[in-house]
Amino acid sequence: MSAPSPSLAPAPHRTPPAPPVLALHDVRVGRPGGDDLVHGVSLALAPGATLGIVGESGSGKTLTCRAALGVLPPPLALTGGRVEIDGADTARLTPREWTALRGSTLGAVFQDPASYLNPSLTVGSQLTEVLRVKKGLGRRAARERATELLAQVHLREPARVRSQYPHELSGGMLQRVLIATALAAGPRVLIADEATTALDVTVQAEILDLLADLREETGLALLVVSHDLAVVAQVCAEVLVMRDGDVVEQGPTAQVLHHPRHPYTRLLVEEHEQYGLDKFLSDETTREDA
Ligand SMILES: Nc1ncnc2c1ncn2[C@@H]1O[C@H](COP(=O)(O)OP(=O)(O)OP(=O)(O)O)[C@@H](O)[C@H]1O
Repeated sequence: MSAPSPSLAPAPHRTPPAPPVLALHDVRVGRPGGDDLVHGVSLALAPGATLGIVGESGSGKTLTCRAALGVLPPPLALTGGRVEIDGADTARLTPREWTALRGSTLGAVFQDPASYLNPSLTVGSQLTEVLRVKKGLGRRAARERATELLAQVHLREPARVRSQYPHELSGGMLQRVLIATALAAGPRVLIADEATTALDVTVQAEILDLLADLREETGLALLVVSHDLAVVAQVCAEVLVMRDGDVVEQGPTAQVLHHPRHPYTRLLVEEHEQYGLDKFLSDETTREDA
């Protein structure tokens, strides 16, 4: 048999896709021995990727995030599938290794930022403490870094904000402080679970813009969870729709919005159509429609 003749055409130049930082493979969550509440979620987030999880209350969005973060509330546990960070199965890590890896890879922000801050300490002292513990910075370096982080989340007069108490800040400002705190350890994935739900519409849009900016500036991957399809559509190139613990649809956001296949997704889209969902699609999400 003769050897195949070598092709004269130059090999196509393709950049291989970046491997995912965070991947969930058929993740199931439940009470061991009981019925599952999340029935198999698979997703992957490469650096700079944006993925949204949308679904009504109780559909399993938060449990999916908690499974990714390794912080399921007992007695709930991973009953199947696996969570991988940089390709490594987190189930094989000791709790200590998992905590260290999570701290340097995953950051998270949730609804109701005020409840995550101590009302009797200034914002700066809380952020500085995180930097001292997680990054091992000295007092002065931590203070400087805290100011930088507050500026990075677009807070005006960051040095002044540092010396303020939580009750002196608005909801939007507090959420920016929480995002700065989540960024303190230098994560590569930020999980935002209903992080803008309690904010009014204008502030919500500003926080979503901030997340998009951070992604662009730092290559942070975003996992944005919301019951509101418009929130996810504004930031995420890909979307996963959940209902009753099942993933009913998953794909590029523009495709899911314009050609929903599952009746439940169609319902979500119709609920928003009167507001013109298209206006929420950023360049990033529209590009996926091509
Ligand atoms: N600690 C828990 N113990 C038992 N069941 C739970 C627990 N947390 C959540 N569940 C149940 O798991 C299901 C999924 O809840 P989950 O919080 O993930 O939903 P969600 O989509 O995030 O909703 P929401 O937007 O209201 O938070 C629900 O039926 C909920 O009642």
